[in-house]
Amino acid sequence: MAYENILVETSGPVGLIRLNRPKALNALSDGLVTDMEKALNAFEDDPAIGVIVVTGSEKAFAAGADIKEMAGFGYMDAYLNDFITKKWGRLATCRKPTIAAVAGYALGGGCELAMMADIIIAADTAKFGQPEVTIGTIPGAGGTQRLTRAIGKAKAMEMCLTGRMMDAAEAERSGLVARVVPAADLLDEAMKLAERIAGMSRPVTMMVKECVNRAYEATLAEGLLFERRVFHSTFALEDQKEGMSAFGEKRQPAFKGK
Ligand SMILES: CC(C)(O)CC(=O)SCCNC(=O)CCNC(=O)[C@H](O)C(C)(C)COP(=O)(O)OP(=O)(O)OC[C@H]1O[C@@H](n2cnc3c(N)ncnc32)[C@H](O)[C@@H]1OP(=O)(O)O
Repeated sequence: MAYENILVETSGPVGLIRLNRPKALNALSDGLVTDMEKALNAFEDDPAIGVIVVTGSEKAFAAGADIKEMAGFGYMDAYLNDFITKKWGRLATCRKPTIAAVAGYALGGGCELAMMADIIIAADTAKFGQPEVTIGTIPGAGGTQRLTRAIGKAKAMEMCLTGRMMDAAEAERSGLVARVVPAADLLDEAMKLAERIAGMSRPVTMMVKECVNRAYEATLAEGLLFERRVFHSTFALEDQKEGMSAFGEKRQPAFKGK
């Protein structure tokens, strides 16, 4: 399927979405977000795909929501259309593991989109920020919540109140990104990581993701119980038998995804 605002490809078990509005620094217009939602739905439905990578360009992962598009919105446009949450959240609801490969600007909705992925890998050129306050609004796609959980209140508060950008090194120190790599290697590294995850048992990677995400939502006791129940359920998998047999036989496991 051809899209106007994104490029979509696959490489073995990895689905890749490249945001592609270069003249607007990948500003997240309604068209782009709609395209992304459709591509994510297609990858989620495709049994050949195990991991999804989202990336932008060298200059920008995404410079936020399309300011020109939303500048004239009234309260009712935003409220009645449930502006932001309706389509934007699709990356966060993917059941398959997701990776955001970020180079350049990841601002406002761009930063929020990256934080919806399970893992962020950053190029050394990456710049993260929530500059909404500088244009008279606030983050509306999870910035005040996910950034605070990722880097703590002090830094999140400072960034959201001032619009200050954080460079890649600070983002790594603060726990926002898993790893920083040279810009020229970003996509290769993200794809390698994706392939490594896609080589594991598919249901097990999905279970890991569910359990880690539960840590955000539940008390420790509830989270531990959830983890234990999911752990128990892995003993119903052929992949658990295969993984543990392979360990004993000193060979690589051949997971079947069941
Ligand atoms: C989702 C919510 C609810 O959380 C809300 C948001 O996301 S609000 C948006 C938050 N983002 C921003 O405020 C960043 C806006 N952009 C910038 O500050 C700058 O563009 C920059 C610092 C990222 C880069 O600056 P520079 O290199 O000087 O490039 P520009 O000439 O400014 O930009 C090139 C071109 O792209 C257009 N552009 C950039 N960002 C956006 C955007 N968010 N929406 C719409 N268009 C954007 C910019 O207008 C330029 O276009 P032209 O004027 O050349 O047609």
